[in-house]
Amino acid sequence: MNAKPILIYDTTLRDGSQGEGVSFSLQDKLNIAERLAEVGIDFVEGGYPLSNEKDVAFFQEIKKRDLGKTKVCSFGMTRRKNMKAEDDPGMKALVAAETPCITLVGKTWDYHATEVLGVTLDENLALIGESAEFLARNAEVIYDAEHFFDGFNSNPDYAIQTLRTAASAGAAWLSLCDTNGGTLPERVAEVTAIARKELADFDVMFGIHCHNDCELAVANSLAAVDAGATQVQGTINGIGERCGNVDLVSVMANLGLKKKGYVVLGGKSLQPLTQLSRFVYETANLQWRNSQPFVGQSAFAHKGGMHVHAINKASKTYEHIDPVMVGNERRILVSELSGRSNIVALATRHNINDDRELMDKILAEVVRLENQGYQFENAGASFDLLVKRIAGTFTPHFEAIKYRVVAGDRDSDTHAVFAEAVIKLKVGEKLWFDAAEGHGPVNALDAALRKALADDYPELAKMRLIDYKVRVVDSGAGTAASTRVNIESCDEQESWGTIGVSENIIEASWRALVDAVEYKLHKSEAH
Ligand SMILES: CC(=O)SCCNC(=O)CCNC(=O)[C@H](O)C(C)(C)COP(=O)(O)OP(=O)(O)OC[C@H]1O[C@@H](n2cnc3c(N)ncnc32)[C@H](O)[C@@H]1OP(=O)(O)O
Ligand SMILES: CC(=O)C(=O)O
Repeated sequence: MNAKPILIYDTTLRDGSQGEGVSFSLQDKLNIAERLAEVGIDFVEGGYPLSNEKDVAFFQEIKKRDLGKTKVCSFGMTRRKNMKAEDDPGMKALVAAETPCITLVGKTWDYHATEVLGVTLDENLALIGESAEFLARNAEVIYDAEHFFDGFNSNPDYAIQTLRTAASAGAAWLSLCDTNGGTLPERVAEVTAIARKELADFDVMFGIHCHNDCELAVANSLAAVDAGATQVQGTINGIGERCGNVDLVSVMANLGLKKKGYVVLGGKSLQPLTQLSRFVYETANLQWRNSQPFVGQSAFAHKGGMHVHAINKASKTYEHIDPVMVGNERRILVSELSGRSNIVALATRHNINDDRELMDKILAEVVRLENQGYQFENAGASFDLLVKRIAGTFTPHFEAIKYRVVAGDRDSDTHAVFAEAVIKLKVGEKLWFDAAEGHGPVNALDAALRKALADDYPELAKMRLIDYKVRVVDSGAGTAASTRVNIESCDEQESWGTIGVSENIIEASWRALVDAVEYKLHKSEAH
């Protein structure tokens, strides 16, 4: 039997931008739309042209770009009461957007129509019918039945009547919305099946649009698909109003890789999903959700020693799919919960033999340091240096003799606050003594260290510090709280993480900084 195509309708640029903290620029929207089209998303809802100038400009710009088979949709509500469709500014804005598809949202719930819109139930049907009929002259109309499931619970005959009205007026799609995200999967399946049956005499297709207020949006969308919906509306990473929309990444991965009998993106590879997810987070200036299924950084990260032991022999013992299928990767983490297997998996990447005694020593050192507040999960470079030190293959490029930092000096003329660092170190037989200023103590230390090493190691000019994080940790030792500093550095090829822990924040920073520089120098030597 041929797999049934399920079309993916992305509303990241409209419903996604209704999420708290999300605001896309025009360029962001254009970039995301193009990226969605590259991946093969079937519909991209670009915005609400009645709402703001940016959305109007989006539709003008996107017309000039080739999005292949992806259809762009503009979104708007039914005409205002007491106004003809052709005179309504919202209707006019939708037509002016000149998109191949127009998504029209209308009220399904009798209570909402009378209490909020202040119209009779018949007037609401007229809003829906006249708006859909007017828009269908210009484009393929997707009718979003707002609050469909709540409306059906309140007055099933009326809810079905709203759908019939939209379909009679020429809507090509009826998308059933769980607007408040409060419906359970079995009810979504039941009501979707009833709606399809009731509309069987219309040549119309069904979609589903779920919100995630009960953390059920993926389950609800899949339930609707099983009940006959052939379009799923949602957003990348599930961003959107309140708790968000359904995460289309999970929907696509589940339909494409898990559920039998369905195909998404016309059968194209799902490998771009991880990069797509990260691209949208970055563009929205949001933190990645590490534990996000399929595409999160931790989705295939293994920490427990017993897990890593098994994974090394048979990956499916702790992975439900091969991470490559969605463009993600397996990560092995080291921590106090590690066994030898974690250490072997990571240490042997660097031509270190799987020597039992050595691995046990490394593991014991990791456990000891984690007890002091170290955490190597985000400090792979410090872990690699630790392995080399224990294996006896570490040759330091410099020896730090002492450093001193004066933080918080204020320039009497400009009133700018700055820090000054003085360091003394040995490179080979040469003794260096250097000072530098910075915006803060770590910046000053970094500048002084580079100044002292610049002649001997010009490759450091290509290295940058890109992130600096501080956390107070309660070590297990029962002593005073320690400070953990994580530094992320990069050069033209890659980024790497280092760590330092001390009761003193400057010392913790210095240790992380020294590891960052040593890692870069070892790396340069190896190439
Ligand atoms: C479920 C959803 O996500 S639907 C999409 C929700 N998204 C948004 O609201 C974001 C974009 N919205 C906007 O930019 C603005 O709200 C606008 C431009 C649409 C409207 O702005 P305003 O005219 O200032 O109205 P406001 O937002 O305060 O209220 C909504 C108005 O639309 C009316 N309305 C709401 N839904 C509908 C509908 N389906 N059909 C007709 N009228 C509707 C309301 O009755 C209210 O009109 P009233 O002030 O005459 O009572
Ligand atoms: C249309 C829409 O965004 C909703 O009902 O949630």
